[in-house]
Amino acid sequence: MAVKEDGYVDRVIPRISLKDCKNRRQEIKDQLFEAAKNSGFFSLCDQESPSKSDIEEMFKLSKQFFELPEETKMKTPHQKLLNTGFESASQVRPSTGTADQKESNQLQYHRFNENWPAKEDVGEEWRNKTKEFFLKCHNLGLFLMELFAEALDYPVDFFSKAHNITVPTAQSTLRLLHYFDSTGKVFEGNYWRAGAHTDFDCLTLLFQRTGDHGLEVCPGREAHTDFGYSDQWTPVPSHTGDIVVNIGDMLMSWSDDVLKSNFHRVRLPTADENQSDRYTIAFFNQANTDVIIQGKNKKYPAVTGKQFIEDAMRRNFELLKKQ
Ligand SMILES: O=C(O)CCC(=O)C(=O)O
Ligand SMILES: [Fe+2]
Repeated sequence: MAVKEDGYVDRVIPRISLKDCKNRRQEIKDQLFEAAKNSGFFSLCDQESPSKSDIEEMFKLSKQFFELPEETKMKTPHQKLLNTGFESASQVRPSTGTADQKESNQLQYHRFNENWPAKEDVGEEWRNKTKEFFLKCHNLGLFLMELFAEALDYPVDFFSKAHNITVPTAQSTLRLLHYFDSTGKVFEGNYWRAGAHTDFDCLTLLFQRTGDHGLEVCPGREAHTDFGYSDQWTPVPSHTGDIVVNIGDMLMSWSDDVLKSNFHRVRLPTADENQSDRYTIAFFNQANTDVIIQGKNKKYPAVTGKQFIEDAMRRNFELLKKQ
């Protein structure tokens, strides 16, 4: 694979249309399975829901939240083990050892009355519309997981039934992300908007805005237990309305490493690029804490959804300690 002068590798990030998805189930399934086995990163377009206007609206709501005073945002602070709440310039990836240049808020459906921004701070409409957007992402995630289950010869609901967002054991998360404006700033050291990492979940849906570049992927990971960074990175295009999908470690393990969870990162823009704010929205489909995760070939020991996430966090933490 040829590395270009700028250090990047040209790879096609498959773009799969979901148009008329009920009548094109087999065709879409084949395309998704190929993309998930080979690169684990692809984008979706023409989906009915969430529609482009739903996505544009969610970006407006997200911006509205991040424009609130710091102390208001901090009313629901991040709780690491629960994967919920607001944090700012605090997530450190083992690949960098420095804090990501971003703020984010992670929301879970069943914590609507517990750890979401309050009505008096964001308004009732913000809360209800964000909740609706959550549901739309969840439903699309279930549809994709059904197709993956069929492609892998599991019962159709094998993965999807493990994602129940309404009960206290739920782990799926909507993450609003805001990468800071870096115009004129000089960073000394290894700083990133988001350092290289894989996602812990089953399936991530990522919404980007046209022109907000910086996301890069590094395919080629063989086992979900490997760190293995390489320098063969490929930029992922950004289009408002499209959905970038990547397989996470949980589904890689659960498919006995057939579907690939790959490293990705978001770099800081250079001085001759657009250095203004970058907004993205990620939806992490993550199996409930009490679900047993093990593929049919039993490549890895059976673990619960809770244990899986804790093990992944511990591996990250141990790697950080070694630095
Ligand atoms: O914002 C992005 O483009 C990527 C975000 C991401 O990878 C994550 O939050 O896990
Ligand atoms: Fe990620």
